Amino acid sequence: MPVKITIEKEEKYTRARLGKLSTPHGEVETPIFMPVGTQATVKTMTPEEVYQTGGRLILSNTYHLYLRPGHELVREAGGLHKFMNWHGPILTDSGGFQVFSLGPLRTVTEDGVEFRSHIDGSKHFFTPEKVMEIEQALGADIAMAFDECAPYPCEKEYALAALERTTRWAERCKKAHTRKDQALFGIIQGGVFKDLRERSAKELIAMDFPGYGIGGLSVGEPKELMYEVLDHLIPIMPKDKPRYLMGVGSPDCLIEGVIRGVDMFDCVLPTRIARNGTVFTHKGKLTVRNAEYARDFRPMDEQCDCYACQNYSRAYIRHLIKTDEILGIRLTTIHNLHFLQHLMGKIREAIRQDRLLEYREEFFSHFNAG
Ligand SMILES: CNc1nc2c(CC[C@H]3O[C@H](OC)[C@H](OC)[C@@H](OC)[C@@H]3OC)c3nc(N)[nH]c(=O)c3cc2[nH]1
Repeated sequence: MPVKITIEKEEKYTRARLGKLSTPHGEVETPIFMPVGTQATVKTMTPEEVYQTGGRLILSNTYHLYLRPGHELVREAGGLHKFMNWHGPILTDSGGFQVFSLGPLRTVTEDGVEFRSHIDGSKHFFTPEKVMEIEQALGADIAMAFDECAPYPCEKEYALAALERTTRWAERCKKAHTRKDQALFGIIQGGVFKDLRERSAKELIAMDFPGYGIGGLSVGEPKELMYEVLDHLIPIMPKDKPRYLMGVGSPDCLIEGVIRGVDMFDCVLPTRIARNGTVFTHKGKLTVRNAEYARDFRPMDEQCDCYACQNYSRAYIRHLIKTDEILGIRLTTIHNLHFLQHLMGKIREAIRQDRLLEYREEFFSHFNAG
């Protein structure tokens, strides 16, 4: 069993749980936020800096790495860990989301998805078997199954068809996945329809995957609707398997997701908004590139002990970003990753003390999620 979660404690008043996720590249604490390293790098960060901010398990992207530099090249390099010099656990998404979010550039059939590369328009065909070949060549510790992520909103019939195809493709992924030092996670679909979510969960749980992605959320639906789906879905998921809410999220969604029993999260948000000069602070978001900070010599967040906040002012970071100096987005990225990892540390501490609901109140008393 290459990947296994051990639940250390269930929070008294919520579905939150404290766990340890063991993988071939080490053990990590859950609940966990996983920084996204789409093209085998967490943008602008060295692996040491990702680790320094508290990153322990990072993501990479099958679709992108298949197109460039190619999964065979990564295999020849000795696999992703060696190639990118990250020696902790890695998870790769199957590309299901990418090829479905390519819109008109793709054609879906029962066998797989034909799509055109967003780089040069060349034609490609992803089948469950092909995706398993790619993910096994990349060599992450956790590989996600090839699924069909239904858009939001969509007709119930569409969500049903996507769920049924996802289940059939999950069977094919399981058959094609032979790498023993890599865990294959199934991905639950079903859109925002409770009965479809139940059906997808039951069918995939019957296949006994070592862990489950909760897909098809954070695709534009209202946050309250996402929480409702989780309230219905989590109780029917096995307690001894990790639950990974894909593509989530912002600080408020991380807290609400943990309260509902989610163990693993990933989101491009912290690194993406950092490159636009926006950072999380304990009061909410702050766009440090704005003119109002030109002479503001305070740190981005006065309560933050990250490298950026300990050594640089808003005025300086604004200057760097305005002049396209690369150090600027490196500092905002360091801060945002540190902010989310620090938040996850406070959440894990609150679970230990059975005071997660109090922590939520404290956090939102000063954080404006707007
Ligand atoms: C934002 N809301 C969001 N993201 C969903 C991702 C992709 C996560 C993916 O999102 C970026 O790809 C686009 C990241 O690359 C930029 C990937 O990091 C490697 C990341 O892989 C886990 C989903 N992936 C699959 N396979 N199935 C899903 O149903 C799904 C749902 C998501 N909702």
